[in-house]
Amino acid sequence: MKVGIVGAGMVGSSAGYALALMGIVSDIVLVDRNAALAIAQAEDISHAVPFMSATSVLAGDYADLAGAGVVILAAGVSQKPGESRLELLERNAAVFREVVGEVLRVAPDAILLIATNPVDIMTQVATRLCGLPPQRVIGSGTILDSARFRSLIGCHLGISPQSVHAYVLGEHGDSEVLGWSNARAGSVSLRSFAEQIGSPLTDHVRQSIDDGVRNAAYKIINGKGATYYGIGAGLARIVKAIAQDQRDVLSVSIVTPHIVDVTDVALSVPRIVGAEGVIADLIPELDVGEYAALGRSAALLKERVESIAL
Ligand SMILES: NC(=O)C1=CN([C@@H]2O[C@H](COP(=O)(O)OP(=O)(O)OC[C@H]3O[C@@H](n4cnc5c(N)ncnc54)[C@H](O)[C@@H]3O)[C@@H](O)[C@H]2O)C=CC1
Ligand SMILES: CC(=O)C(=O)O
Repeated sequence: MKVGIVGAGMVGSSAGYALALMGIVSDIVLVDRNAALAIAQAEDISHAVPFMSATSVLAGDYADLAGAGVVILAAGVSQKPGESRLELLERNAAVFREVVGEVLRVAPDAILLIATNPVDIMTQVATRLCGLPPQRVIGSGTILDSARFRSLIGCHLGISPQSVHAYVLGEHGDSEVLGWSNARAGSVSLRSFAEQIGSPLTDHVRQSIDDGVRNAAYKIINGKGATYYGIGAGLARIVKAIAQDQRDVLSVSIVTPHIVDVTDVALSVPRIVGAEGVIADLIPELDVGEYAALGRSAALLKERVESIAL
């Protein structure tokens, strides 16, 4: 499969790097309005390829995306220290007005994979602009937040994050909802496992994990200006599910007809992802507080998306 990446900055190049190391696609094409940057990133990534795979990594223009199975959209501005994801909306919607049509013109059959923030609203903007079915316009959503959640829980319990089954729901942003009530360690409920090993999930532990997940991006951006390795791997993971028709359960964002009391809003819940994009949703059972918080997150996103004229 050929994968296009529009936006060859930190996020786009990290996704390209992760994909090249994984060796799961045949071709990667990097496109950026800064052509010299795309050329330099492609050349640098291609020098990692001989160690790990045989993926072709090139820079190109939109015409070179023809035949792509997936096109990742990572173009646009990113947060400065202290800035929220939602504050990027107007500027990145303008970028998408330019980019989405160009991609569709040459790669009408591609699945669009959105990374640009605020990713849920950008997913809904892209869906409106391209007219593809929502199942084929997928935002990375909370895949990164769920990875952060699993990682911190795994650390607390002393187990691999891959053995932690836990999802962050709703917005990829400040209103996100950590799904504590249905999280599991292996096949055991998190609460039960934590008590069995003598490391209970006290309010203090939960608060510290919540802060570590919800505020990870702010902390990393304060320290090094941007986040990119985590999302790069997350995007590659979604591409793998599509390229290999894996039918993995991943928390990703698509326009969802109905969630709590809100209609037609893009946000994340666990969904089955395969060759056709999103195949089905797996709405988890939530406790009363989580359900109400998911409703608030959905309402906030809906209000913001309605403020954007296309
Ligand atoms: N979904 C997620 O979990 C995450 C999303 N992000 C978001 O990803 C986006 C990219 O972040 P970075 O790569 O760090 O930024 P960056 O500034 O390093 O790269 C953005 C690239 O987009 C290009 N670009 C801008 N307008 C363009 C256009 N009209 N056509 C083609 N290329 C264009 C720029 O030339 C630049 O190379 C941001 O919106 C950021 O907030 C960042 C981290 C995680
Ligand atoms: C920047 C961003 O969205 C993140 O790292 O979560």
